[in-house]
Amino acid sequence: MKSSTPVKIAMIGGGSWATALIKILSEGNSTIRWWLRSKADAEHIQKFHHNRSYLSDVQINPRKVKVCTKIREAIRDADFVILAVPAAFISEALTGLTPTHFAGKHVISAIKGMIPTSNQLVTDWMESTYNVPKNHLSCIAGPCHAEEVALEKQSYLTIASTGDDCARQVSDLLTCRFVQASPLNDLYGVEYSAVMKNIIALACGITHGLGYGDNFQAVLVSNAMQEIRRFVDAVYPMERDLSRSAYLGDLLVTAYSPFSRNRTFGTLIGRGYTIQSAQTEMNMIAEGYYAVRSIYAINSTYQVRMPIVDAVYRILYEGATPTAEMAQLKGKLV
Ligand SMILES: NC(=O)C1=CN([C@@H]2O[C@H](COP(=O)(O)OP(=O)(O)OC[C@H]3O[C@@H](n4cnc5c(N)ncnc54)[C@H](OP(=O)(O)O)[C@@H]3O)[C@@H](O)[C@H]2O)C=CC1
Ligand SMILES: O=C(CO)COP(=O)(O)O
Repeated sequence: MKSSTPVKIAMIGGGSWATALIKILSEGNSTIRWWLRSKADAEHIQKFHHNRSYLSDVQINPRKVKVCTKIREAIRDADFVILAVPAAFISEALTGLTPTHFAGKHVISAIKGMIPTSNQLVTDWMESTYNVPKNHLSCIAGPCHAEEVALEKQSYLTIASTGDDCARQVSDLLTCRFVQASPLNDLYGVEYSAVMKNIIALACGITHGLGYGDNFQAVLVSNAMQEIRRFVDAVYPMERDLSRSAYLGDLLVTAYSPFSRNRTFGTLIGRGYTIQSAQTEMNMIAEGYYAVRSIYAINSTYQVRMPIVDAVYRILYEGATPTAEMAQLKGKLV
């Protein structure tokens, strides 16, 4: 049974996913301090009760949600801190905070990216930088686009942690009329898989932009699943069922959905946009762009065979042409 005392939550981030999570949490018995870096966006939300920059149709309930631009103020009284800033910018967002500020709090990563300066998963980085203990860390995963949450389309989330208690509490917070959240005890496997699927979605976008069809993409995604399996099994071996929605489901939605930032970014690259022009064209962040560099670097230790990740890396960081890389990749898929 859910508690009648409101749970105090700090939401860190002002993008689409933070906005969608605010909508989900506002369905339940939570009070939320919402931190945004943009003062103008925060003021707009306070005045007009919607985020003008992302998912602007979502109504923000002012009785449950208070916005602020001071990070200390946002997390001060929170029981749960949800991180929803792209991984490349989370360190900047938390500037001024120390381990003391996180003492006793649960930290939930809603981020599907890697810390680029240390090639760490976000929960690993929170543990090593802010001393958040493992049993207070979890991540939000699963096939779930913010845009569909805004439309209240039935969605599913998986809350992964190393211990059952933490994941169960967070699942309760995020289950509502149109979202069902379930716990899972594979924090690192789920986090790595969520990062990898963004890179694969980039590859799908690139091939789509080049004119490859659905037949090719189906083979690409099937091979990608094997690539993800080899990598997570090498980096964090444990018994896991990769056909669950936290892994396969998230790969499928990101690889195929027109809402996907990563697929969209890849499509622009496949069509011949430069990286800079593709980034300018999109108002949103494709995590796979940053993550592929980290995964490529980590794999220099593990030496797992990952032809799709390697191809995306060479296109984005070594100036290889999409046409030549995908022509080579063709021969490596089965
Ligand atoms: N969108 C989705 O459906 C889902 C997203 N996620 C994950 O959520 C995380 C957040 O992504 P999402 O909400 O989609 O992001 P969006 O692409 O919607 O928005 C970008 C966010 O990044 C911020 N940002 C951009 N540049 C900088 C910068 N230089 N420094 C600091 N902040 C910056 C923006 O702030 P500003 O507006 O001030 O520029 C904005 O908050 C990602 O890890 C993503 O993988 C996970 C599941 C679903
Ligand atoms: O993780 C997501 C859906 O589950 C969002 O993926 P994109 O960032 O590619 O839109």
